[in-house]
Amino acid sequence: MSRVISMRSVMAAVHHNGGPPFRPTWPGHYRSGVPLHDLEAVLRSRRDDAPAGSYTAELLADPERTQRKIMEEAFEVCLELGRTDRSDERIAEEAADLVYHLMVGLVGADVPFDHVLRVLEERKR
Ligand SMILES: N=c1c2ncn([C@@H]3O[C@H](COP(=O)(O)OP(=O)(O)OP(=O)(O)O)[C@@H](O)[C@H]3O)c2ncn1[C@@H]1O[C@H](COP(=O)(O)O)[C@@H](O)[C@H]1O
Repeated sequence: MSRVISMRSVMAAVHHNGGPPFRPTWPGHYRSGVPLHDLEAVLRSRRDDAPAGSYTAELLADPERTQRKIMEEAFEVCLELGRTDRSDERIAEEAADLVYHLMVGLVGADVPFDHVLRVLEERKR
């Protein structure tokens, strides 16, 4: 079986309705076509190269600032979730900020995103 996952199979998994859930079955299965892995690769390169003007590199140079940003963004997501006039758009924007800052925190601690996915996988029931 090919170890390369096609875009079609990713889309089929994303849009799947009913039937068995999408279950990756081999290490690295998550890699292909998954935007968070692409983001992780960019963040790791910002960590390694520390180019001038990179917000990520600034955060990675200051772990406490990264931790504060994760908490701040989590708080902002909760504020949006708790509004009576909830907006999908605002929730998605705040959630994206949270995910980005969490990914920066993971890269700073050198915890691969695959490790997080493995923990979630093990919790499936
Ligand atoms: N996904 C993101 C992303 N999401 C949010 N942000 C930044 O996160 C910040 C959000 O925090 P705030 O709204 O609180 O803004 P702020 O007041 O400027 O932040 P602080 O001064 O409080 O830290 C903004 O500066 C956004 O630009 C991001 N910055 C970068 N990325 C990704 O990271 C990659 C590398 O970015 P650089 O490191 O900047 O090259 C980019 O290509 C993107 O893919």
